[in-house]
Amino acid sequence: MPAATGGRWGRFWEQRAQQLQRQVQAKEEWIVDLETENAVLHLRLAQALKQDVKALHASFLEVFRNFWDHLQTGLSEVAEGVQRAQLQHQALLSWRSEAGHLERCLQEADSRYQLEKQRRKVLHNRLVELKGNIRVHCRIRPLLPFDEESEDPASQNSSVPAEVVHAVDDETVLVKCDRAAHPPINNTYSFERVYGPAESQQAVFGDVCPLLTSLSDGYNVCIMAYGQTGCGKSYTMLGPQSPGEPVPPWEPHSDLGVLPRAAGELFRLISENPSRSLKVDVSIVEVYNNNIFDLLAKDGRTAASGPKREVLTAQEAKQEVCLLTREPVHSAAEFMALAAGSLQLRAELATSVHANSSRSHLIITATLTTAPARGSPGAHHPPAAEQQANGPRPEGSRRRASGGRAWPGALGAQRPAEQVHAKLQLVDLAGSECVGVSGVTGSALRETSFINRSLAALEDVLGALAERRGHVPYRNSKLTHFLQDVLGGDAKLLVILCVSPCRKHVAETLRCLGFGARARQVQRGQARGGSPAPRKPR
Ligand SMILES: Nc1ncnc2c1ncn2[C@@H]1O[C@H](COP(=O)(O)OP(=O)(O)OP(=O)(O)O)[C@@H](O)[C@H]1O
Repeated sequence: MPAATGGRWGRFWEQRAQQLQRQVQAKEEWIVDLETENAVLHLRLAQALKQDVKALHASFLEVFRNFWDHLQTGLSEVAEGVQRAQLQHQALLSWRSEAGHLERCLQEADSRYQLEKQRRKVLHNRLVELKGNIRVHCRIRPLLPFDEESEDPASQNSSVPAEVVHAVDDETVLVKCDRAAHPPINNTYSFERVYGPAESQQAVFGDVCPLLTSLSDGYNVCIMAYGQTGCGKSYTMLGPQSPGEPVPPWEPHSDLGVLPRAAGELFRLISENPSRSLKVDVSIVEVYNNNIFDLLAKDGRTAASGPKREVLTAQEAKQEVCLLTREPVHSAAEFMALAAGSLQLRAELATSVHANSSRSHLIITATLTTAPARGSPGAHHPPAAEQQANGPRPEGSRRRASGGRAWPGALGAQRPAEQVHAKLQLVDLAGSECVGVSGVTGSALRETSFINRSLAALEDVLGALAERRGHVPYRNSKLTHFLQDVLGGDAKLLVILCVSPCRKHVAETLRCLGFGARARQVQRGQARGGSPAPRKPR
């Protein structure tokens, strides 16, 4: 409103309006400033945000790139791995098929090898038979607790192997041993068959059994266990025997020795051929201190020994122990009962090598005869008085518990002469013994001396036979004299060498293997048997 018209109030309101206008103007200017400032701030904020996003984006890109690179590397590694695995799988498949092929080739080669070996064995056996060679098998017994107990402290060094005798294969034995102050031993020996420590009684008998078949064809057969004391001869021939056990355990079990198995086989063979009506008589003797004792004639109720027997010269310079008790048996069980009774009477002694050392050579003979001709003359058996005149056996050994059976009708009985078809002899020799090791004294030392001398005589006989000397010293010992028919005659003879694997016994083992090697050189001409011509009564 114009001031002229308003007076004082007009001027007031005019001034007031101007004042307010100025204020409004100032506020508007502030607003403009603030808007400008805000715009600047917006701009700055936008710039700052833009920079952050850029940095974020850049770092994200960086991380992503790294991840991508790793992913690519990983993927290519996986691809390579898969490729390698595929190649390996293919190689594996081809190796597998190659291995299968080689396995089949090996099986074929092995069966060809076994076949050739079998053929070779048959041919070798034929050759052995033609030449009359002695068959020699070797059995290495396992290391047993008493070997360690008796091991001398000097050699108880754990770095020195305790076993020094090894079966390289089923025909070769290796003795390998280093001894202080002695040249090292590295000897191999070949035999018809070698059994390692893990081989069973069944395996041993598996090779004996074919020989027994020859009995049906009229061949005489002898199986003899040879070796040092405690090396497993009685185990092999008779089976395991517990000390103090009154009767050896003949009941069927996997550890049965050659004797019970052979008895079973003998009667099986006889039953297979009933038309021949073969009968079996058994005699059992021990050669103790160079005397022959008839174990079937012994009075079981006393500790006295059985009657002594002599080896007599019969016609054709054949040697035969006459006057032996021959007990007829009709089954393997009867045979074993007879053997069990006699075995209780065999001399034995505890030595520091072996708790049940046999002190005598045991010879069990089963004679197969055909039915006696009617009206044939009786065979001579010793009268009881003659047996008693021989007197008791020398002192020295502890006898196994008495209780052996007296066999009714065994002595002095008149038996009709029969025709001998074949003879089976099972010989469990006493063990050679190194006196220093076995620690025996007194009468036991005398026994040892007799045992060692008789085994030396056996070695001399085989040496003479191998060299075909004119004179064979059978008579140097009752053992060789008794076995003359078997050693130099027409029997099929199998010697089973029994050896300990221990380094402590290596000297005896070498002696035993040397004996076997010499025995193999003996050629006695073809064994007789299977002949339609009847044999002369023995
Ligand atoms: N192959 C084997 N497996 C297990 N034990 C065995 C074996 N050979 C022998 N033995 C054990 O070794 C010990 C001695 O064996 P064994 O009685 O047969 O000897 P030995 O040669 O007959 O001795 P000795 O000539 O002194 O009578 C026995 O306890 C026997 O059971």
